[in-house]
Amino acid sequence: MSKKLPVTYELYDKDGKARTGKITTPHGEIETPVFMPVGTQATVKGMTPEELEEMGAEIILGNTYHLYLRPGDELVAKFGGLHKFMNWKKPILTDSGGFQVFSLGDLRNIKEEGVYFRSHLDGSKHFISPEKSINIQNNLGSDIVMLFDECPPGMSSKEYLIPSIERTTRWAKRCVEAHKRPDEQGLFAIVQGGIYEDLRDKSLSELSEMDEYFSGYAVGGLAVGEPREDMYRVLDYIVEKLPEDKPRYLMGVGEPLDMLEAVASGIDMMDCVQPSRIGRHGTIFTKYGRLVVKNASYSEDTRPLDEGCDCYVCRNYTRGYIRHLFKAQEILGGRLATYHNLYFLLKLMKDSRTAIKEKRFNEFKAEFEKNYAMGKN
Ligand SMILES: CNc1nc2c(CCNCc3ccccc3)c3nc(N)[nH]c(=O)c3cc2[nH]1
Ligand SMILES: [Zn+2]
Repeated sequence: MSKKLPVTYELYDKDGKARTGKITTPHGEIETPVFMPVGTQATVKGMTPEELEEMGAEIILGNTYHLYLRPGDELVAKFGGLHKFMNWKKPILTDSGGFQVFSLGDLRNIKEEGVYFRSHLDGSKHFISPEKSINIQNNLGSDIVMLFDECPPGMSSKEYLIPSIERTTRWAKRCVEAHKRPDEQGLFAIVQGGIYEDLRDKSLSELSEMDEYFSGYAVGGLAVGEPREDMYRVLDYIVEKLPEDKPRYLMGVGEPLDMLEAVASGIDMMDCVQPSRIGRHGTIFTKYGRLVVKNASYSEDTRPLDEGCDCYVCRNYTRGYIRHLFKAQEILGGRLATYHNLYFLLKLMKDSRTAIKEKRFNEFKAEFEKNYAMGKN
């Protein structure tokens, strides 16, 4: 009899491969498909938990690598875990830190036992292993814990990928062994394999040996420099092979068009730093494509950022005012842009759920792509 997992999935409707459903976690339920705002250092930059709830965010991401380095996972545990520390009462997913070590830290080297690296903060030497990553995530108390994996660069060769996949599978076994709170924190596997279907099969079949321990499956190793069409091809191949009764998470994808492709292939969860990162620099998602609000052409523009948006920002402020805030380097500028960008992606997922329920997702996706490509702002 397999143990009851702390994170479960219920399928609602299907429209082709696209699907809607509900994820149940110890900190509440999540309607899918869902976009997950990223909160790297125990905050979704510039947003309060109340604003995140108001805009419709259901789950946010935390980061093992960053929180281990600062303020320290043991310290966060002393505050009762990440939920209490940052006053976020809904679900939290934490990434395992491997990806951030490769992309942020000054990578020393990857060994069987784990990864030696230098902190991007002060250059101090550190070591993170599967056991260490799980231990940190147990201290943070997230609802969803990611396996410690290696995410190879997008165009890695098969010669590099095959041993990497096999090590990541050995690391997965060590993560399962090290997990101290399997009935409170759900473990998600991460499928690797680059842009090769046969290697995706290899990774999935090795991880499936441990299926009873996994509450969900992530597709890793994408959105790391490979051509867009390769990402779509691999997604369309592997997603439908993941268990139908568990959540499917595509890591690191948050461009509107890519999100709709992912939903079309059967993905339930996505995350991306982009909306807040580009928002803080004045790039705005709109129905008709991206808009750079600092451009002089918007100085007397009395329209909202996005005429098709009903968010708090678009109901109360104009392009001209937000442009002024950026030009004056006022903090409120980045905050309003971030709020709108996050809302835009959350609403895109909400509208996708409705379209799938009404069996018109393909038409919805085509309509969005047509408008987004117009670039008229
Ligand atoms: C942008 N493209 C991309 N991102 C990827 C990530 C990180 C996902 N974002 C997590 C995060 C959490 C908190 C704060 C910031 C980020 C991956 N993570 C893991 N563990 N494995 C991957 O293969 C992998 C592949 C990715 N591709
Ligand atoms: Zn808006």
